[in-house]
Amino acid sequence: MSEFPFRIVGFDLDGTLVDSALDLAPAVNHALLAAGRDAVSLETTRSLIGGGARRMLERALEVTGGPVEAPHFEDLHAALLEHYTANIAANTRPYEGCLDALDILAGHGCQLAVVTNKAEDLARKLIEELGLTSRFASIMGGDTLGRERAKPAPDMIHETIARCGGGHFAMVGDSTFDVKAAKNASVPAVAFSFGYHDVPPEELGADVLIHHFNELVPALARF
Ligand SMILES: O=C(O)COP(=O)(O)O
Ligand SMILES: [Mg+2]
Repeated sequence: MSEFPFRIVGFDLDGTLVDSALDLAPAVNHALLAAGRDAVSLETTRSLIGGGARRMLERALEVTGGPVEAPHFEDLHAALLEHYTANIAANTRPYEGCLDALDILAGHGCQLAVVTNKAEDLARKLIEELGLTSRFASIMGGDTLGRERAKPAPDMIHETIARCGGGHFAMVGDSTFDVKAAKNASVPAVAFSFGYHDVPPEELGADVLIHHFNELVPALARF
């Protein structure tokens, strides 16, 4: 068997490793209710995920009547995070085939990493509650290097590669944040069509678009 083309595989978290919309949506609606706004649908929430909780709330407010003043926003953000932290793994689960694919990649000698725009403490809490912590050599969140260096900036990818000791890296994600970060870091991007999209999946510009976790390892092996 020829050598696997990647030594490190970086995964986005929300909409890629795990389907977290069922826990994010009630947290968003909890904050919207506190703002006196209407709730948004699960589908709307899915389209707002990808840039971190702060951006998700900003966009939820935009689509329900417009922005609020800064101090009020901070209160709503805190309310969202409090609700989400308390319910972080209530309904969130890895996507079908995810754990098998991670096992196979580990069997190929790949180091696995999480590169998410979620705050690092929330990402670690969720990954721990799902029993996945030991699978990852590195977990970086959107605030780990500072928000201005979160995806789509290439910095988290560069830092993940460094933390994993260097080597060929592929980014696996679901949104423009992931694909742009990969392009900015000059690494290949694989996108999942089932995740949370701010644009139609075909327009993400990923090197490969796949539709199920069982397509991931073959897709990576073809690079
Ligand atoms: O929390 C978010 O909005 C983004 O998280 P992700 O980068 O894992 O998709
Ligand atoms: Mg995502």
